[in-house]
Order: sequence, then structure tokens, then C-alpha cells
Amino acid sequence: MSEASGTPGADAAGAETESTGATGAADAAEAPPGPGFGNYQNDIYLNGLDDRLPPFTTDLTLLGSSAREHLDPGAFGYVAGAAGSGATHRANRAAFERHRLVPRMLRGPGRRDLSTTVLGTRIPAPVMLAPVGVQSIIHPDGELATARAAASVGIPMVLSTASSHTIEQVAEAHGAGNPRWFQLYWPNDDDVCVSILDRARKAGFTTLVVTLDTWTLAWRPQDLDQSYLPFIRGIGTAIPFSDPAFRAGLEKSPEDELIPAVLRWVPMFTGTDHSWDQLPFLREHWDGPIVLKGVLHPDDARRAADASMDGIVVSNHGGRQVDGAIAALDALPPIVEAVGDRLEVLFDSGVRTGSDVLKALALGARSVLVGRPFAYGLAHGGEEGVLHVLRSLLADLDLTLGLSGHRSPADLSPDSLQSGT
Ligand SMILES: Cc1cc2nc3c(=O)[nH]c(=O)nc-3n(C[C@H](O)[C@H](O)[C@H](O)COP(=O)(O)O)c2cc1C
Ligand SMILES: O=C(O)C(=O)c1ccccc1
Repeated sequence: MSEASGTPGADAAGAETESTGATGAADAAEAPPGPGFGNYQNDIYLNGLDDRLPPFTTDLTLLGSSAREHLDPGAFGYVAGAAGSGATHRANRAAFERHRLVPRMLRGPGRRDLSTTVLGTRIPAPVMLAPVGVQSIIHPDGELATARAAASVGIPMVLSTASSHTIEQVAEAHGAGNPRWFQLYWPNDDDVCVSILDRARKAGFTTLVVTLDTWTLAWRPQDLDQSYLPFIRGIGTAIPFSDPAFRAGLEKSPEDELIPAVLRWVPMFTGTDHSWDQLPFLREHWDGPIVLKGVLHPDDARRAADASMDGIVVSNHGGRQVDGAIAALDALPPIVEAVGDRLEVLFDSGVRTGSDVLKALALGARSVLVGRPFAYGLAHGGEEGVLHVLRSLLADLDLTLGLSGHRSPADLSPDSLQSGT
């Protein structure tokens, strides 16, 4: 039965070898607060004794369909949608299906510890919240709700440049001491770029994630068919609209006159690709680690390492950019082989379950990021919804790790998998 994990804020029954017992009502009832991630399972079963059910499904692969009921059609299409025919979006999931865990038995009792270190930040599990923009289309509390939920479990959030709340508001909701990173959509105005970076640094964002694959939006039929684009309505523009360098270029404030502000921002952050030789500019203006997000080719990974970047996110943006692109999971092994000893390799695109997390780690990722699953949680119930998704994912991860015969992320390697079936 479920064994308490040794995650921070954990637990539990304490003794290294003891099981809390998923159905052991008495044990669990006496356990101190702050159970290991796996104990969410106990909580759910125990609540059932009082006829209380989880707020919504614990099967995170089903959330897309149930989120539809909570969102207007434009917002649902935006979150769930993908580029073109959706081939890459489907390929992301299919790639996970082609790898299977090979569980090991009788490995002895022992405390599980999901924690890991990512770019100098100790985190309780190898899971982070991917940058997801325009969260107010999903729930009015948007990024504030996400920040509070992330803080409750201690896993890092990455705030998008396209946030619906300002950097400072999100930092306040997130709270002091919680790990937070900032994602940059690199504006083609240097003053605005530097000003946004300064604000992020001052607000306690430690690591910069520069997204490379979305310098312009892809052909997205779900959005096109509904003519749905939040930014041209001034949604997801809280960061530039509150920025002094951005506002300095406007005759009237965005609050007084929306259209000129939109017309200034849209071409500033979309439509212009940057180049490798511009990376020193970011290094000059950001004194923490820098991670490049959206790398799929080993040569680009090598270039990132040559440019002294600290990390990369192997990602195809959840299938939202290049339709027909390689599944992100298939891009991971050759990239780890090329640069795994030179920079930290993170992964996203298609992670839905604990088993998916383990597969990405076994193939060499230091941590994964999840996007749509927590966005769907936000749609179901704001902060509580995100929390339910995170607790479910982390409990599933903890239990699946243990049942596969491992105690920590470091135990995983390609040997933990059978691949290609
Ligand atoms: C609604 C939505 C908005 C997103 N906004 C951003 C963004 O602002 N910046 C960014 O780098 N990635 C953005 N992404 C991509 C995610 O960071 C991540 O790469 C992707 O969601 C991972 O795939 P998954 O949804 O299958 O987990 C967005 C994804 C979604 C679904
Ligand atoms: O929709 C996206 O995938 C995305 O990355 C994005 C781009 C610009 C603003 C908000 C989100």
C-alpha cells in the first residue's frame, strides 16, 4: 500500500519503513499535517467515509473534455487547441505510449524522496508549472490562483510575459521564498525588454526562461475559426501595460485608450525572430540562470550550451506551434546525449500522469513542466482546481515511482524503460 514519501513538508508516519496504508483510516487520521504527496490518495479515500468526493476527476488525461463545460468556446479552443491538424499534439501523447516502465520488485523498504535540484533551486518534486499566458480567460483569478496553488505544494511556477496580472501582483500572491521563474517573450524594443527583466528580478523571479518557438503565433484553426485572439482585446497584456518603459511610448495610458496600446504591444512581442548572436544582450541584463525553451534539435541544444546558457526546455509548445513537428519526447534522448553534461535539460509537451513524468526523467530530463493539465484545473475551480491537479499528479508520481521499485528521481535511467513498443 502507499508508503509515505520523504518529500519536504512530508509526512507522515515518519518511520522509514512504515506504510501509512491507503485505507488505514486510524493511521492516516493520526498522521501529522503536511503528508507526503502520495497521501493525497489516503485523503481521498478517507473523505469518502464522509461521502465527500474529490472536486473533479483524478484522471488527468480526461480533464480536457470536462474543462469544456467550464469555459466559453473561444477560451476552450484557445487552451485545448493546437497548431494545424493537431498531428504534433497527438504525437506528443503517442510518444509516451511507446515507452513502458519496467517495474522492479522486492527492493526493500525505504523512504522515497521526490526532491531534486534544478538550476540551483531545490524543489520537492521534478515538476514545474509551465508558463501559460492569458489565464484570465480561464478563470478571473488567473495567474494569482495558479501562484497560490503552486506555493501550497512548493513546486515552482513560471510566469508568462503574457500574464493577465502584473509581475508584482503575481509575486505577492505567490509569497516570499517560493521558487518562481519568469518566461520572456522577447520584445523587439530593448528598453521595454530591460524594464520587464528588472521588474521580474526585483519581484523575486530567479531564473529567466526565454521562449524561442513562438516568435509569432502558428496557424491555429480552433482560434481562427472563432476569430479568437485575446491580446487584441487587451487580455494577457498586464505586464507591458503596467510597464513604465512601455507606457512612455504612448500618448494616453492603456486604461484611457486601449487600441494604441494594443497596436504598440502586438508587433513588439510577435512577428520578429531573434538570433543566437543576440543572447549576450539577455546575459547582460539578467544576472540569474537563463533557460531556452522550445529546443528540439541537438544542434540547437549544442548552440545553447556554446552560448553558455544554463538550461533548455525540450518542448514543442504542447503541439501549438509547428504542426507535424517531432514529438517532444522523441527529441529528448538525442538532446540529452548531445548536451546532458553541459546544461540542464528540462522537458514539456504531453505530460499528463505520474508515469509520464517518470518516462521523461528516465530519458534524461531533470524536471518536467506541465501546461494544459493545470490550466484545466484552473477552469474547474480556480486555486482549488489547480491544487487538485497538482496533488493528483504528484501523488500518482510518488506512488508510481515507488511501485516501479525506485526511491528517487536519480534512480531512473533508460534501463527503467522498455522503449519502442
Ligand atoms: C493556453 C496556453 C498558453 C500558453 N502560453 C504560453 C506562454 O505564454 N509562454 C510560453 O512559453 N509557453 C506557453 N504555452 C506553452 C506551455 O508553456 C507548454 O510548453 C505546453 O503547454 C506544454 O504542453 P502541455 O500543455 O501538453 O503540457 C502555453 C500553453 C497553453 C496551453
Ligand atoms: O498560446 C500560446 O501557446 C502562447 O504561447 C502564447 C503566446 C502569446 C501570448 C499568450 C500565449
